[in-house]
Amino acid sequence: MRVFIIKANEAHTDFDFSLKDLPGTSGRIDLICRALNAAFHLSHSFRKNVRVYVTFLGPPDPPKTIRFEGPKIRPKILNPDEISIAKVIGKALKVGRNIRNPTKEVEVLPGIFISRMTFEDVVRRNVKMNLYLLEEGGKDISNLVFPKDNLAFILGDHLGLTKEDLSFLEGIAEKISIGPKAYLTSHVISFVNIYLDRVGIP
Ligand SMILES: C[S@@+](CC[C@H](N)C(=O)[O-])C[C@H]1O[C@@H](n2cnc3c(N)ncnc32)[C@H](O)[C@@H]1O
Repeated sequence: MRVFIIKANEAHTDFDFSLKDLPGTSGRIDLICRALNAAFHLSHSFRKNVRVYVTFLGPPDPPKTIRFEGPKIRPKILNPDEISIAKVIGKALKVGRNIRNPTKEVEVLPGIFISRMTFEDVVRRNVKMNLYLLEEGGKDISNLVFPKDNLAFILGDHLGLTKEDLSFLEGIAEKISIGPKAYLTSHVISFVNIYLDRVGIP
């Protein structure tokens, strides 16, 4: 299984945004939609071996985490376009309004779960995976020998990760880099997916 863990620093935690202006009204949920597209979509097919966690930390009611479980998602529900992905996120956030227990996860649609997990909760839940922190300046991905399974990659959004996040992840996740520049979250996910395909990791 390939896992992507994304921290969305400002992404709204309720469906209070406009689908007509995602970048301007949602705390950059447009970026999250593109990241999900990159994580799951192939030309005319869907990556069933991928799981994505996105932790939403914007207003009005943080935190919320949505887990997208590739093996269970019906590809028709998670279309490649941003607006239909944003609608799925909105639906999940609406269900999340009623969750009080921080450890409870509710299945909104097949393979799509919402909870009140924090970013740290998500990382702790994945400590048994081989955890990698995608960061500019990390070890070059092409110099790594990846294990054959259970890979989890942590990424930031347009704001990146904070100093506190980085110190929390020290010793938990190996810092790796895909290249010498700061790339978009969705591009980094595409690169990692294609790189793992090329080196034969399922
Ligand atoms: C747009 S970048 C964040 C830029 C942000 N202003 C910063 O300085 O961290 C989004 C995310 O993509 C990942 N990323 C960007 N460039 C990368 C690189 N060269 N190697 C690995 N990951 C990268 C990181 O996880 C980063 O948090």
